[in-house]
Amino acid sequence: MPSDHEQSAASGGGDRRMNSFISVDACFPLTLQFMDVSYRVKLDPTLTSSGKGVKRMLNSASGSSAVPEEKVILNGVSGMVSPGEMLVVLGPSGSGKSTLLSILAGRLQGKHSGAVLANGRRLTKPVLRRTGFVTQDDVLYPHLTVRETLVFCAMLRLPRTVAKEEKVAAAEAVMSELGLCKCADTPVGSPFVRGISGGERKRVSIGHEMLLNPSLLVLDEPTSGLDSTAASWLVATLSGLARKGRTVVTSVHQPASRVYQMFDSVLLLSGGSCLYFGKAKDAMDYFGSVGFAPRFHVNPADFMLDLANGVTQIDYQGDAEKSTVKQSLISSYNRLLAPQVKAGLSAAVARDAAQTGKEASFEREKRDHSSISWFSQFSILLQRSLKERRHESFNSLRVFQVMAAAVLSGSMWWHSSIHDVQDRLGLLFFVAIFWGVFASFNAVFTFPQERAIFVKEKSSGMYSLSSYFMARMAGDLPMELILPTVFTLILYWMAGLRAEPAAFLITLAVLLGYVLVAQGLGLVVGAAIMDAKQASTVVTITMLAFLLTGGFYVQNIPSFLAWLKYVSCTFYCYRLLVRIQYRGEEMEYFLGSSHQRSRREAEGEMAGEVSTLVSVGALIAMFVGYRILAYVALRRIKA
Ligand SMILES: Nc1ncnc2c1ncn2[C@@H]1O[C@H](COP(=O)(O)OP(=O)(O)OP(=O)(O)O)[C@@H](O)[C@H]1O
Repeated sequence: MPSDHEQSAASGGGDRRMNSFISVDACFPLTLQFMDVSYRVKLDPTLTSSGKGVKRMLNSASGSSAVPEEKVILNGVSGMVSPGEMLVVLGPSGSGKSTLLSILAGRLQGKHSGAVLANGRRLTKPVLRRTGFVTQDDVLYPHLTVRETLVFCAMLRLPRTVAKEEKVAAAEAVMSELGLCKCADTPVGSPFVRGISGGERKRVSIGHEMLLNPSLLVLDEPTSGLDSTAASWLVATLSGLARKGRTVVTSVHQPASRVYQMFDSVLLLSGGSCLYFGKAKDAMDYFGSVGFAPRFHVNPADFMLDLANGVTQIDYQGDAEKSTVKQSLISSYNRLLAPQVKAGLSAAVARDAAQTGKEASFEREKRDHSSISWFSQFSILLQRSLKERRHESFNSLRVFQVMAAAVLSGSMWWHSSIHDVQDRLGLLFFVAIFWGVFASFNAVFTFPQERAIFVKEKSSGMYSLSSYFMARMAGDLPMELILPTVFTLILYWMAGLRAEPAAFLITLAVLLGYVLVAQGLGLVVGAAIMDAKQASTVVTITMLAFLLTGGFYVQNIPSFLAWLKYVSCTFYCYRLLVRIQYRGEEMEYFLGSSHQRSRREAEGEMAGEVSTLVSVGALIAMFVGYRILAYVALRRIKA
């Protein structure tokens, strides 16, 4: 056990702070009952590799309707876990552990059959709010420190009735409780970002849920990737949480003997069917009683996993033999244990349903638990977003990229003459290309990168979509506005563009508006596709189409493609930039400039197609429209 945890336990400091938090927000006892839980998924026949699937694929190609195959992932699983107890779900890979845990945590409501009850009643919103679910993958912001992660979480998750100082104290208490003080100011990290260790990261994920002061804590493989010492310390921590009155359900891939001893009850799964549910200490006796006693002393968990795989001996066993073992264990369970389990469950459900006190405590909680205001959510999310992206927004490579482009183009067009119309138009179009691609390409990653965190936080009701969306928009503004401003400051004067402060400021305003529109395009494509790679391809092709129809390369676009320019933000931006440079007497240079164009064509190009007002209006409409579309696209994302 890490020393800071020992120290905090010895001094009682962590507990004291934790107690003050708990006194603010007490943990209600919750008995979790689940009866005959089954879960099936329909398989897409075109994706199955079996001969039947291929045949169906061919059928569907030839127009005949394909009946989707069904896969049984859980088959009539029942059990119960009470406050103060820790239930472990064991089973080989693919046996349905994660699916069962998601169902128990209320994440697959309406998609399974059977009943999942809390204190004899169906899972209600207040109960779900008091359910912490730690998923297999740690879904955390890699660049935030441990302290920042937990403090922001406390700010967002704890009700508005809790003062800010108490929220910070709650985060500190959770860190102390979970032995995270020594790495409090280290970034959380990820496989690509250096940070805290895997075990510490797992504890941060648990801390994230602990801040809710959950009555029910569900954890999917919290020890995966940890060494045996770290794993046993983590399970000891969970056991400590259970002893304080919480109900803990966890899956563990392969617990060591000493870890197994810490569990109160076990549920063993094999291919979605239950092989054992009962006290952990009675499991070996049960398997012995149905003819599967180990021949020598073994870790009970290893022995049970072998049985769940149909393996009973060291020598090779064929698939048929394994299947016979599994079938025998399933029928023994259905014959001997299932009736007892169900009888116990029915009695407990009837008893709990008759008591109104427990339910009332959650209902009272519903009234007490008012989420923080929209504006508080927005401002906390904004602060978090700025902190998470501080490394990215002004990273040296990005700043260098922009400065280098400004200096290089400034040198290329050094003090360009207003008379060299083609040169100057080239420069203005280059500016539009550079910022169109740069802004849309950067924005395309925004939502796909955050998908996992967003889905997790949204499904746990931490904040509203609109506050997240607005905070994300506002968080990007500094980078979106400062870099183009610096770029324009360098390039405008180096290239000798119209030397009037008003012209400079209007050019800057047009460029900033255009950057925000291009950013909106990236956001909407990213939010609609939610896959960074595919979305970046789509946005590149879209920008390419916009650039080609932007009005610089081709003046006379074939009529069937002409409409494209009216949806191209580059078209309007370029038009406005040209208009700023060529007006008044300079207009004559523009109109008389081209050898290829007649004066009439040039006039049409300058003024006839769209007026300044229309261009500005179109950019504003796109600015708003793209953001509305991105918001709508995010709304449809489900957990
Ligand atoms: N939507 C789905 N479509 C098809 N199969 C699915 C779907 N969801 C889960 N499965 C399958 O259901 C089975 C159980 O999955 P689950 O993730 O619950 O297993 P697990 O015991 O947690 O495995 P592991 O220990 O490897 O995480 C697996 O074979 C998985 O491939």
